[in-house]
Amino acid sequence: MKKIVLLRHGESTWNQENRFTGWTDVDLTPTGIQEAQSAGQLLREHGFTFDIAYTSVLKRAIRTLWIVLDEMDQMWIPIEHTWRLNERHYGALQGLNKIEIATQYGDEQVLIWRRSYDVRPPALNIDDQRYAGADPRYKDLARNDIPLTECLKDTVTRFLPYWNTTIAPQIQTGKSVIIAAHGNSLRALVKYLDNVSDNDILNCNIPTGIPLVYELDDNLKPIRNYYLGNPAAIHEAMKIVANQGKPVG
Ligand SMILES: O=C(O)[C@@H](CO)OP(=O)(O)O
Repeated sequence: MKKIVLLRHGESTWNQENRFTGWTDVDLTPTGIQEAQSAGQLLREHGFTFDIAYTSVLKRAIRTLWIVLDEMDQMWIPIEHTWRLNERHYGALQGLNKIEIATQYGDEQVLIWRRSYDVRPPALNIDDQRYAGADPRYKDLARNDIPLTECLKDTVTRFLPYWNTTIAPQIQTGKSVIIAAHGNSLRALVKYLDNVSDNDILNCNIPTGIPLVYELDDNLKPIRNYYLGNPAAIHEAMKIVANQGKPVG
């Protein structure tokens, strides 16, 4: 049996401000730092060790991983960064407040933009300053790979080649792997691993900073998965993510 750990970054400044984030490179809040520390402590207490780590090129995931590995005294392991683990690109919604957008367009439309499988949010214009084309971290990408917007299906399409060619072979050779990434890039992986239907993925909300363990058979088919930590707190954390697009009260 093989075990991998998926970890969404701790709370970011734009999670706190309730803004659509996507490829915007915002950092962790003090709460996010604490969440990452707790995740590292939990992993250590449960006896996890890792041979290799994968993360995105966005600092909220990278810093979460550093903090976790620091707590585990495993900062020395190799870390591979890939844009393919970046958050799903939120197009022209990036930077906007989720409640304001819900007030303007309605809860249902926001739920579709946030959680549907194949509906893209409105696209950026190529001359928009939020477009990632001029960012040096993406200089080796083909122009077509730099998104103007993405639905979850697009995120699955750009992530899966990396899973198949890079991460899965490492797991197959017996390496113990942690993937520190984002709410929607991890939903892409969960959808693939568990073969979740396009409809059911709508209800999948991954909380910040809580390790999600997958036990896999030799063909990397999931046997079971579970979050580490207190079940009531985990349930509450998922509800917070689900309700981010809804007006309070
Ligand atoms: O804004 C984002 O990029 C994501 C993750 O923070 O949000 P949501 O949960 O709305 O998909």
